[in-house]
Amino acid sequence: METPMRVTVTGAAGQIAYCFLPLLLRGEVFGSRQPIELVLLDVEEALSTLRGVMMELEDGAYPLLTSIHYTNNVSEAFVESDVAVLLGAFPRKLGMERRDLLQKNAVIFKEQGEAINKHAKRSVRILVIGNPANTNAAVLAHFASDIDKKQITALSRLDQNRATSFIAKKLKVSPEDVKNIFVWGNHSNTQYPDLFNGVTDGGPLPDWLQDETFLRNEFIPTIQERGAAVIKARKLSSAMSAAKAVVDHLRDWFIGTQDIVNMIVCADGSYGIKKGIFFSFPCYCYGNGSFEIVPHFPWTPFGDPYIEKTKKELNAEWEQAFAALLPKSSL
Ligand SMILES: NC(=O)c1ccc[n+]([C@@H]2O[C@H](COP(=O)([O-])OP(=O)(O)OC[C@H]3O[C@@H](n4cnc5c(N)ncnc54)[C@H](O)[C@@H]3O)[C@@H](O)[C@H]2O)c1
Ligand SMILES: O=C(O)CC[C@H](O)C(=O)O
Repeated sequence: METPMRVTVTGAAGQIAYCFLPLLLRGEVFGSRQPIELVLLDVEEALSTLRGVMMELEDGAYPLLTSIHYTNNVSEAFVESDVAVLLGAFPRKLGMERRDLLQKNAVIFKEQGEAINKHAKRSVRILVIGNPANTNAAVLAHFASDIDKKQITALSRLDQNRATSFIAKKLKVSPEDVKNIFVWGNHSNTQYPDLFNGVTDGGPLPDWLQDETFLRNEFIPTIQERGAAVIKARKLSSAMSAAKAVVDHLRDWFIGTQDIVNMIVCADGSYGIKKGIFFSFPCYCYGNGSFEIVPHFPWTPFGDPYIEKTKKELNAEWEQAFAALLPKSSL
């Protein structure tokens, strides 16, 4: 057996955590030989639920679980973390403006960024899931200033999985036979699901899938609005599919993959996206928590207005989130 890996999960009393933790402890992320020291963080009001989650994890008798600790203390939660899975976020409440949501969460991710900076291992790898995920990751990256930005990612794999599955269903093939469908930009309804680089059976997708009416009226809005459609149907936001996407993201980032996968990462200036903005890009994952933005997928003129819109939204989110945190002169 390997040395245990210390994994901190925030929002651990919530519904994604409830789906994700059993998958993690079954070895689906880091493999069946990787023991795990689990640290669960949630807010004070959720501590009783968290204790229940801990009891259930103990009762699962998972051989990979070497220890488990739960807390509502942010500093304590990140001590010596190897991996931080950040699910906890302030939910949007009735009557709340998006700006309020951004600013509430900015405060949470500032605090967590500072705690990670102070207490986590220097090699820590961080995955932000809590919404608004891109901007939360940007805030965290700013305040975890000693941690390399390439160690911080956010989740857009759910969007890629949704888009891939949608096309596979149209083609009546397995999702594993459809590659290179990407979702660019924000994890919001301005995201740009793009199938122009898609392949199946080693060749391009059939022309009928590239028909503009189909793209504008069916493919793009279905993927952009899928999260809202799940909420409408379930009266709760997606959790099972989100947990599966968290597993896919972390496994590919740590173990590596031949596929090109979507991750929200800090823009390095490529594709004309402003440095520092967290944007969903297609990435190569080489294993051990290393990745590279794939540089060579041209956007078609069809995609340009979509990219502009999601870029604009992310720039505005960045300004709104940081307005509450930084002096005006540094924005
Ligand atoms: N990026 C994606 O693809 C994606 C997909 C689905 C859901 N999400 C987001 O993931 C987040 C979690 O979803 P969920 O369904 O598990 O939500 P949930 O409401 O069931 O659980 C969230 C948990 O976070 C906790 N929390 C709130 N503030 C916290 C803080 N400051 N520190 C620690 N914990 C805190 C809450 O108490 C709650 O237990 C939400 O923000 C949701 O919108 C993102
Ligand atoms: O709040 C939403 O509209 C989306 C929730 C979640 O991020 C998802 O993609 O399922």
